[in-house]
Amino acid sequence: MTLLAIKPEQLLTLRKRADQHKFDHGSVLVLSGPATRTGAARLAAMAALRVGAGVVTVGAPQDALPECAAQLTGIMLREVSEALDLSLILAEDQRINAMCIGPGFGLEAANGATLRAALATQRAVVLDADALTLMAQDRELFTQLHEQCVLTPHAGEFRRLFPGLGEDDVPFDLNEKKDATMRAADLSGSVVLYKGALTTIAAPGCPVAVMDTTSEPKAAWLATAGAGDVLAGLIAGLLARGNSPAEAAELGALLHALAAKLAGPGLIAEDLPKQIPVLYRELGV
Ligand SMILES: NC(=O)C1=CN([C@@H]2O[C@H](COP(=O)(O)OP(=O)(O)OC[C@H]3O[C@@H](n4cnc5c(N)ncnc54)[C@H](OP(=O)(O)O)[C@@H]3O)[C@@H](O)[C@H]2O)[C@@H](O)CC1
Ligand SMILES: Nc1ncnc2c1ncn2[C@@H]1O[C@H](COP(=O)(O)OP(=O)(O)O)[C@@H](O)[C@H]1O
Repeated sequence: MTLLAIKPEQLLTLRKRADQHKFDHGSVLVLSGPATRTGAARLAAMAALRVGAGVVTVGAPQDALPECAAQLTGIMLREVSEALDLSLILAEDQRINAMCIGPGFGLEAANGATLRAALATQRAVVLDADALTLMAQDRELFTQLHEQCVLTPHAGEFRRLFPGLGEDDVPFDLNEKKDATMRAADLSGSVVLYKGALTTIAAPGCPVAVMDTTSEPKAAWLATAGAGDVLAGLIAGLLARGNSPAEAAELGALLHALAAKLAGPGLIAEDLPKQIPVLYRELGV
């Protein structure tokens, strides 16, 4: 088993040097769902910014723009109401080097088309929540996955997306979870991060890494709405900062768990991005 630990070279990639400007740290686009369902995307966007992406933009449908504008300050906002809007933004702004799609995104057919447009660019993208469910419903979309994608399913999403591989039988032990994650990575051609107290991460053809959060201090307070949206944003931010999909998934899972351990009991999702500066100070970033 590979137990994740922060490596000195990973610490170095988290630093910002005096000779760098914001675009040297990458640009993330997080897609939001409609009005009243923007919270998950905003959590992901905040996490991407806190982990150090230089620029973060939320792309939201027209009806959600006022709600997002009222809530966002350091994060920018663009209208993405349909696939064409996304294609135009990505064609016009080549600096966007990572996306996050799925948190609060919605399951409407038009969202499938937007997801297809994102995948067609071959740019790095974290696919979570509704993006995973959309792919489970439309297998043609699943075939568009590529090696720059990071899939972050919880157990329910994993079961939907990889029928027959997930936790159908109880107990489902760590070896079974590792094997399922490896097979899912091979099937999808993408990095798969299978969430849980024991999180397993695999890239196609590579050994599985395990993020074990069960040692003291435990991270069980991560079982709270929106914690996964924050993880997706952290990974998107790390992708934008130049990490490979596997590196971004491993480092994101580690920072997420360490931030939860620092916050301790009473943790809610909003607290996680705020813990990143505290964590960075402790780690000597
Ligand atoms: N702040 C916000 O705005 C937030 C918005 N959010 C947004 O809500 C949308 C729906 O996302 P979702 O994950 O809540 O629902 P869904 O896709 O139906 O899957 C849930 C079903 O799967 C199953 N299940 C099995 N194992 C499981 C496990 N370990 N963890 C969790 N579930 C597990 C279980 O079914 P069971 O196994 O009990 O039959 C369960 O009923 C999505 O857009 C998301 O981004 C949330 O992120 C919260 C914060
Ligand atoms: N008991 C637990 N111990 C440690 N981590 C947990 C526990 N339960 C959930 N998590 C973590 O919290 C996050 C929850 O993500 P997810 O289920 O997608 O929630 P949401 O969709 O509400 O954001 C994942 O990173 C998962 O690994």
